[in-house]
Amino acid sequence: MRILVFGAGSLGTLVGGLLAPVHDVTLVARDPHAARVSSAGLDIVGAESAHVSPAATTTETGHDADLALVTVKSFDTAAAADALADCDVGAVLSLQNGLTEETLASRLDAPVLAGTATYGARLVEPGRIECTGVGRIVLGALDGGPDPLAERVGKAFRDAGLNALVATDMPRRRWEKLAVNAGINAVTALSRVENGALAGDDASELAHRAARETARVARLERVSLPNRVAREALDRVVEKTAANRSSMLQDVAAEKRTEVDAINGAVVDIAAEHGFEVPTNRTLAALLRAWERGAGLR
Ligand SMILES: NC(=O)c1ccc[n+]([C@@H]2O[C@H](COP(=O)([O-])OP(=O)(O)OC[C@H]3O[C@@H](n4cnc5c(N)ncnc54)[C@H](O)[C@@H]3O)[C@@H](O)[C@H]2O)c1
Ligand SMILES: CC(C)(CO)[C@@H](O)C(=O)[O-]
Repeated sequence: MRILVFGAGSLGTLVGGLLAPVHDVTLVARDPHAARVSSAGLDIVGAESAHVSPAATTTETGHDADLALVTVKSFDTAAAADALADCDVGAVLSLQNGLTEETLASRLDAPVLAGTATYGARLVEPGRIECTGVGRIVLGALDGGPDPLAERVGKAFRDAGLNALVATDMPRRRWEKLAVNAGINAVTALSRVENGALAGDDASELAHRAARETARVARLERVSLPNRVAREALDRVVEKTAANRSSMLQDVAAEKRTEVDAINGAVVDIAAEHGFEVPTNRTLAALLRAWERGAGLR
């Protein structure tokens, strides 16, 4: 399969690198990373290890591919979609956090698949990617149901040894993940604590409230996600990732823009379309955006 990875930073470089031995992979990245991969190949270290040689370029438009993986941060999704609109791609799959698929689908003719990724990746230096945890990629039709295209992509991933599952209930999975991220990411980023600190105190109640509000908005969107299921999903992730610093806490610590708009901000926006108020998500989003503005990031 010809696979274009649009936005090869941490996650995109890892997934593209793991696919490269079996597929024709092109990383769309920024220099010096793109130049280093082009000239000397890519070292994958950590929980996976390999030396691979995908193509790498800073050119964003004019590519032909069977599949485009979108792995830019959520706030770069619209720009990525505009560049992909000038490529000839058979399908698009987002592996991003937050609700980004709608942005892609509204700007692209190619079919857009939904995906989630729990692999951990860290760009150590140009041309060197660390796999910090072997997770799983789950993908499927954006609106749910069986999808032959998703099956082909899932098989292509598994052929390269990736842990990939094709699911027919992506709407529920996306909203459950959104509920987990709305609770854990925002609260840990604002209080500067590891995920495990959310077990059983005031902060955990705040995270639960954000997750329950998200589940309520999911139901307004006709996605079946009971409050209890969202809260239990959040508790499970807190327990399993107790020692982790969430991606949003890492962004705040590094003074980088966060993905709040596609997480808590998306919950607020979609709730408003239904005339519904989500005060906890609204407060969390306002605080994070205020921090970003203060840090000159938006
Ligand atoms: N890193 C992880 O372990 C991980 C795990 C699961 C999900 N995610 C999600 O995956 C997404 C990407 O995360 P990440 O950690 O890889 O972020 P990242 O910042 O490391 O990578 C994004 C890359 O996209 C590049 N980019 C943006 N616009 C571009 C353009 N027009 N042309 C070329 N390159 C462009 C940036 O330069 C950057 O290198 C996020 O939504 C994140 O939440 C990450
Ligand atoms: C699951 C998660 C909250 C674990 O830290 C992760 O999605 C993150 O950090 O964004």
